[in-house]
Amino acid sequence: MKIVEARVIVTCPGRNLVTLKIVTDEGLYGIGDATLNGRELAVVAYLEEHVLPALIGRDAHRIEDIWQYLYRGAYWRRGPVTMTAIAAVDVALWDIKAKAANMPLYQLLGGRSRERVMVYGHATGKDIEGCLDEVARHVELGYKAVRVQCGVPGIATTYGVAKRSGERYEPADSDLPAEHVWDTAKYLNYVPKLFAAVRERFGDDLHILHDVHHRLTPIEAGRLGKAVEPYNLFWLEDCTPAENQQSFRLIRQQTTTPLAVGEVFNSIHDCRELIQEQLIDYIRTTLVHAGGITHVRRIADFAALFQVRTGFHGATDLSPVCMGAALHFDTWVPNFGIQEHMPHEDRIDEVFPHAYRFEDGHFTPGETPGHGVDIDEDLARQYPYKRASLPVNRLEDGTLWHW
Ligand SMILES: O=C(O)[C@@H](O)[C@@H](O)[C@H](O)[C@H](O)CO
Ligand SMILES: [Mg+2]
Repeated sequence: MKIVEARVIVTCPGRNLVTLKIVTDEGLYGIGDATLNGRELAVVAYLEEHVLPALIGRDAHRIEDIWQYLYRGAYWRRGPVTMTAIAAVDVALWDIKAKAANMPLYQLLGGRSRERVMVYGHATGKDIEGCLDEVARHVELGYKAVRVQCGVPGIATTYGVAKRSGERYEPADSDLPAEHVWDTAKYLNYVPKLFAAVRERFGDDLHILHDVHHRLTPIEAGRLGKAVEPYNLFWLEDCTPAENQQSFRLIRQQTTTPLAVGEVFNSIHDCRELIQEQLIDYIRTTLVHAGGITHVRRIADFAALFQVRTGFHGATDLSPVCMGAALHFDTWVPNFGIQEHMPHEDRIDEVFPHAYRFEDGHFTPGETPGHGVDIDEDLARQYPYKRASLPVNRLEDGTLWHW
């Protein structure tokens, strides 16, 4: 089955999303997500100039060989742009293979390991009270796990908290990066009270998650982990930047709060020590940014040896194509932990018709052959690309900080 055409579709139905479509001589096609938030056109150029011309005429069934060709062949290994481009090709080819086999993708991966996939939703509020109302709304919607984030008194804007209550937050919210101000001391004094309030109102059964968004030093992360132990978090995410994997040793010595890391990783080498030394509990690296199913499967299998479970990134900048493929992966992977879920806007769901369904705090991927997500290209064309950037964070004295 030969690849006869491969093209990139950029659309902005509320936010930029990049999709790769690969067409074969048998009429089957597959699609992959190629969205790298805030850097979308870099991946488009990489695909169009360097990858797609080399795919034409290749056997669409040779997924592994094509992966190795793109990874080793580039000479310049790893990196988010390269690995997002490879992921788009890889997921599109798995989609084709599963369609050719007339099977939902999870069957091809090894079959079902669970009946349904638990997801966590996002509750955010300007303060603790506002956040509690949002947790209540999520519990009513059926969520069994909720990520809780609130604004901090004295800090004007906090990334990850919606501008208006009841709305979702948009990661890339302005043309050029918006500037936020950060104060670690205020955050560390306030945020443990949020978890105490959630436990008090919602009891022990609800899974509570929290994203620190890389803002703490390792010892501050240890302090926070220790402080929140009584509230039994499902996980504390990205508590410090993870380029230096060894820094997690220090955090681990201080706390038993489970740790999740990895949404910015793109390779198994980014998390090898974290996993091998059991410095984390959940690995968040997902299909679109880490070389697709072929590579993330290696990460998950490696993680399984050390009792590290998956907890894939699933913000709105990961398109429904990534979500669909991830849900098949989650249905199969033996060491599944949880899946992030931020609902897309209706306009996005219309551009990407999909088979996956939410019910009672869980998703099922559907039984459609392939990954079950398609793209309406005519509709996609109605929403042209619009530059959008992620914010930056500064300390009160102006020092550029992690966000
Ligand atoms: O855990 C998460 O979902 C966040 O960290 C995301 O909002 C992340 O910042 C964005 O996806 C970045 O594009
Ligand atoms: Mg995060």
